[in-house]
Amino acid sequence: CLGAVSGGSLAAPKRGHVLRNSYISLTFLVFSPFRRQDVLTVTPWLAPIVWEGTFDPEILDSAYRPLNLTIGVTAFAIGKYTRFVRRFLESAEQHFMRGYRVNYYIFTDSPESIPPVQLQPGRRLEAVPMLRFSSWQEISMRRMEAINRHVAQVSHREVQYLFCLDIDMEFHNPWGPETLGDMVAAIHPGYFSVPREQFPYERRRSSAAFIPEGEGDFYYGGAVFGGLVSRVYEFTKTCHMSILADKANGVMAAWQEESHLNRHFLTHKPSKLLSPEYIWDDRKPKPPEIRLVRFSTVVKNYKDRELVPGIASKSPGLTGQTV
Ligand SMILES: CC(=O)N[C@H]1[C@@H](OP(=O)(O)OP(=O)(O)OC[C@H]2O[C@@H](n3ccc(=O)[nH]c3=O)[C@H](O)[C@@H]2O)O[C@H](CO)[C@H](O)[C@@H]1O
Ligand SMILES: [Mn+2]
Repeated sequence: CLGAVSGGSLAAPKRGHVLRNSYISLTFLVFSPFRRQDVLTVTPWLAPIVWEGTFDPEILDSAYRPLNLTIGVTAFAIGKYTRFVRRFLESAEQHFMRGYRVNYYIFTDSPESIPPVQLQPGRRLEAVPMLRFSSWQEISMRRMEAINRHVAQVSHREVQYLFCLDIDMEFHNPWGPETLGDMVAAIHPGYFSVPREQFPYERRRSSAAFIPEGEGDFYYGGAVFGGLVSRVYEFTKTCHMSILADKANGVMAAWQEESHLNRHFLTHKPSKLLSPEYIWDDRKPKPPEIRLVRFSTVVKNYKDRELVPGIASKSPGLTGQTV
């Protein structure tokens, strides 16, 4: 979803408060250089939230390099969205899992239009042919089904971890092994500092993505999720089934598969969260908590999307959001 403008909460306790009250906390602050005091760095279920300054890239590299992992990436380029592929791939070659083996799976209705981007050794690009659905909502939602099928048929043999990303995005800074985890979700840049009553969850009971008022941990973005390939398989299967259940009832969730993703993560907590550094939107003012934008939305013309005649709005289920 498009999201609101961020301010700054997810507030951690003030440093002075910690210092006054506990000698142990003081020792920890002195000897733990990789701590952020201004943001939440762990969820109530003890999953880390990855922010710049919370990890040591060298230590992580020394732990993950010897594993000789291959990391998969899925991204969809249907219709006019093929224009985003070059920038996505070129910036990924600069910043995404540098020094690791990477397989890019670009799902597209026109494999011939995928540009021949120069890849570093150990990195591969595969165009996955795909039908073109008539509306952008359908294109967006059908990603769950397509990823699920592709994992079963191909990628479970080729990669250990898989990230599923929007293509209208660009890498600006390193994205490394700090992002690897069993099931990884990203906090939507529009809602990291917003009270949860304002999260744009699906609020209609008739949808399988329904989340009642007073529930929910974070609002996650649909543009970034990933994890162990087996976990991504299970996750995409459940989301696709939930989308089909809505379809059978003639319902479409407020933010399509993003709503179903949020519903799923309510009962199946992700094991790691990425901060909005990993799913930023350059149209938003950058608050001080965002120290390093790593992956961000390319400004696009929404007219490029496949529109169903008569549906002009980004979000049929909600009001007040712009296209
Ligand atoms: C930042 C973020 O969380 N983005 C989410 C958001 O809007 P977005 O505005 O980011 O959605 P979007 O237009 O980028 O569509 C999602 C993705 O579907 C693909 N695509 C879409 C249309 C098309 O004509 N051709 C095509 O290939 C493409 O890979 C694109 O990146 O809400 C969507 C559902 O409403 C998805 O959950 C997006 O992941
Ligand atoms: Mn997008």
